[in-house]
Formats: sequence, C-alpha cells, structure tokens
Amino acid sequence: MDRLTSAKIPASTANPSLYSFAVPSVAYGKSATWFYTTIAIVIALLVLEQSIYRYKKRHLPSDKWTIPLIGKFADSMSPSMESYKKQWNSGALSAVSVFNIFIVMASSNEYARKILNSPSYAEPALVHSGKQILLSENWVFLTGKDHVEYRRGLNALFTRKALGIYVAIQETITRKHLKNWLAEAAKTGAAQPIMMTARAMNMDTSLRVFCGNHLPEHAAREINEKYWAITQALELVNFPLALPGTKVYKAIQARKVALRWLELAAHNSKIAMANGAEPECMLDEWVQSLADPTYKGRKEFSDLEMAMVVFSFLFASQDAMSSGLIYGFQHLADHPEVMAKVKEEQERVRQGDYERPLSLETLAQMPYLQAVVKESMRVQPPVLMVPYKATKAFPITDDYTVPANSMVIPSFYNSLHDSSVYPDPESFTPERWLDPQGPANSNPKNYLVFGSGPHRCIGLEYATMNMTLVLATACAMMNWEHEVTPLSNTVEIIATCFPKDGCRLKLTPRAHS
Ligand code: HEM
Repeated sequence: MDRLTSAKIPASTANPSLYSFAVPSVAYGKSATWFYTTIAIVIALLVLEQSIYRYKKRHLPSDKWTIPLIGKFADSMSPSMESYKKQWNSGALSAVSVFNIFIVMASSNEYARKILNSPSYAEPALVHSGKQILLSENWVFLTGKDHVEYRRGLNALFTRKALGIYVAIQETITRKHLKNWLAEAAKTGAAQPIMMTARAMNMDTSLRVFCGNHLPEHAAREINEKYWAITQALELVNFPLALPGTKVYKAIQARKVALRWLELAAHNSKIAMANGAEPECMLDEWVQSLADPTYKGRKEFSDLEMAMVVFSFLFASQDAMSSGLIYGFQHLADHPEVMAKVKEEQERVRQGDYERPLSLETLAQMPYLQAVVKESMRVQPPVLMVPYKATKAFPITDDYTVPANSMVIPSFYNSLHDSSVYPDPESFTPERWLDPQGPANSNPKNYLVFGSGPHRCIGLEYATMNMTLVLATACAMMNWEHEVTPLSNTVEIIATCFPKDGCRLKLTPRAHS
C-alpha cells in the first residue's frame, strides 16, 4: 500500500520534480505549434516561390525548379563563357531566377534587338551598385524623351571636328605609355601581362581626351589608381549595404575622388573658354558649343553636372575599351599572317615616317586595321550582354509576355557568331569586313558590339578610332609576341571580358630600315 501510495505520489502533483516538468510541457506544446506553423509557412512560401517561377517562365527553357531563395546566385558569382553559352544555346529566350529576380535572357538577334529597341517596354537597368557608384541623378538613368533630349546635347562631343582634336591627345598619351612598356620589358626581357598596363594607358588617354590639361597630373594618377575599385564593385549581386570595407563602399570613395577632380576640370575649362582659349579637349568642346549663339537647347550646366557626364563616359568606357584593346593585341599576336598585312598597310600609309602623328585622315587610310578592330570585337565582344528591365508586361513574342518588372537581358554573342552572317564564326578573319557586299557588311543588325536603339553606345566612333590608333602606334613602335598559356583562351568576366592570364606579351622595340 505504501508502495502503491508512494507510487501514486509521483503520478500526481506531489513530486516537485515532475510538477516542475509539467509547466514546460505546456510551453512545449505551444512552441511545437509555433514550430509547425513556421514550417508550414516556410513550405507554403517555398511552394509559392516555385509556383510563381513556373508561372512566369511558362514554356521557356530553364530549370524546372529554382533553388529556393538564391536561385542561380552561385553561378552569377563566378560567371563563365561556358555557362553563358549553355544558357544562350538553350533557346532564343530562356529563363533564370537569381534572388527571386526573374530574368529572361534573349540570345537571338531578333529578340536582343527587340528589347534594345522597345523603350516603351524596357529600359537599361544597371547592376544594383551602378546607381550607388554613378549617383542616381546621373544622366544615364534618364528614360524616354528626357534621355533622348539630354543625349542629343552630348552628340556635340563626338562630332568629326571634336574627334580630330582628340586624335592628337590619344597619339601623345599612347606613345608615352608604349615607351614605358618597352622600357619595362627591356629590364627583364620576359613576357609580362598587359592587363593592368593597358587599363592604365586607357584611363590616362580617356582623362586627357575628356579633360585635357584642366586636370593636374597627380589628379589623373590618383583617379587612375583608384578606378580599379569601381570595376571590382560591378558584380551582378553585391552586399546590399555600402558598409566600410565592402567593394561598393570602396567604389563610392573612388567615385568621390574622381568627381571632385572632374568638377575642378569643368571649372577650369569654363574659365579657359571664357578667356578665348582654343578647345583642347572634350570639356572645352562642350563649353564652346554651349556658348555658340546658334546652339539650341539647354545652355547652363553646373561643374558637378559636367563632371557627372564625364564620369559616366569613364564608367562606360574604361572596362569595355580596355577589354577591346587587350584582345586586339592578343588576336594580332596569335595571327602572324594578319599582323604582316597590318604592317604592310602601316608602311604604305606612313611611307617610312613612323614618327609623324596620326590624324583622322591617315586613320581613314587604314581599312585593313579597321577591319582587324571590328573583327577582334566580333570574335570576343568586350560586353556580352546588357541588363534591361521590363517596365511593364512586354509581349516579346506571340506566345510569351515578359512579366512586368522582370530583368530582360539581350545578349550579343550569338548574333556575333551567327554562321549565316559570319561563315566560320570562330575564326579571326578581318577580310570578311573588306567586301562591301559580303554577308558581314550586308547585315549590320548583327553587329551588336555597341548595342542598338536609343541607348546604343554614344562613344562607338571614338572607341573604334582609339583602338585603331593604339594598334597602329604599337605596330610602329614595337613587335610583340604572345606567351600562350593554358589560360590565354579562357575568358575572365570582370564587368567585361579579359583573357584569364592577363595577355602575356614579350615586347621588343621595332627597328625600321
Ligand atoms: C570598345 C569600347 C566600347 C564598347 C564595346 C561599348 C559598348 C557599349 C554597349 C554595349 C552599350 C549599351 C548599349 C545599349 O544598351 O544598347 C554602351 C552604352 C554606352 N556607352 Fe559604350 N562602349 C565602348 C566605349 C565607350 C566609350 C569610349 C564611351 C564614351 C566616351 C562610351 C559611352 C557609353 C555611354 C554613355 C553609354 C550609354 C548610352 C545611353 O544610355 O544613351 N562607350 N556601350
């Protein structure tokens, strides 16, 4: 009985240890409810995420399921040509999701151009860090009529007269840098990567073309040194807060430095033009064109606004032009038969005088080198694609409408490697551009290296002129051999495309007989 009694006690409320257990058991019940409710909500959200993804993509080729929450984030962190090609070749339109951003990739020429030329449905959408770096009031973020009008005013900076002024600056800066390259090469006699030296040359050229001598030498050096931080922040997805130490934070600091100096340059240019100086750079051309009494349009631009425009040009050109130049050197070195023809043409145009500065007229006498530049960017386009955003539901085909607010990304590679327009598309064949009736010249719509439509690259003539000039000057001053490595033909995508080994060249001065 005692045993029974004692046995009963713990079964009731007498045992303090069991009693104290009874309280949490009520809490456990509650937390279990919460636990299961939370699980149920999470599952419901995950199912919803998959359903929305599948509803949006409809019949487009893509993975059946998206990785919960992050989607193809991992792929976007380390993009490769192979993964992009797989995506582009999966269909003219295909779908992917990154962090719940629904993305439609357009790989055919028809759909890529349709996106670029449909401003009422789609507008450029820079990577998130773009707005933090450029500032949201930068003109490049204007849309529709405002964009068209602003851009019209900037066309004055790329007229033939303006380009004629820039050539002389480009030539001087290019010679200065190539001389340094040769001096450095002479020290070791070994091949060195040109990745960073070509970028530095390009930035120096841009700064002097845009700002002339209105920028002190140490300022140009500082911008040049700090700009790499901006390139590194141009990843598809960045840490959202620009906290100290993050890439975006460093890029913002670099932009602040650059804008301060560019503002000073704009200020100095206004003073020089007011004092009757001749235009010597892009800012001067701009200030002078605004003062022209026949100029119709807005005439007042603050120093800061001018600085922001110049900064937008640096931003748009530094990576793309550096990529184009580096591959230009690499393609020429890898194709000695093409290099021989370029040298022949140089000899014909320069008639033995390799010191005479180049001009627009002499550059126009180099159709073969111009074809080399065009072909080099076709084979390896600096920019593979540009992100746009559907501002409303965009009926891109009869049976597919891109949902509003999706990213929609026209990619250029397949247009530029279309074998019906560019037979043997992987081969580097500048000759294809020499026949005016040939398929390459008859299908300009396929040459999407500079985009298409209202946002087509405003600097395209300047860019091709600069690449032609740099390669012509390099041909005049030096020989270069490519040290081919296993990574030479692997593309590294850092905003634009670069050979993964940085393009290792062995440089020697060229002796002219
Ligand atoms: C090889 C060199 C270059 C390449 C491959 C290139 C390529 C491109 C591409 C693909 C676009 C987007 C076009 C579109 O959305 O349809 C673009 C836009 C732009 N580019 Fe270039 N670019 C180069 C050099 C330059 C240079 C040298 C400048 C300025 C001096 C420049 C200024 C711009 C600007 C301002 C835009 C935006 C235009 C707008 O939104 O209206 N680019 N570029």
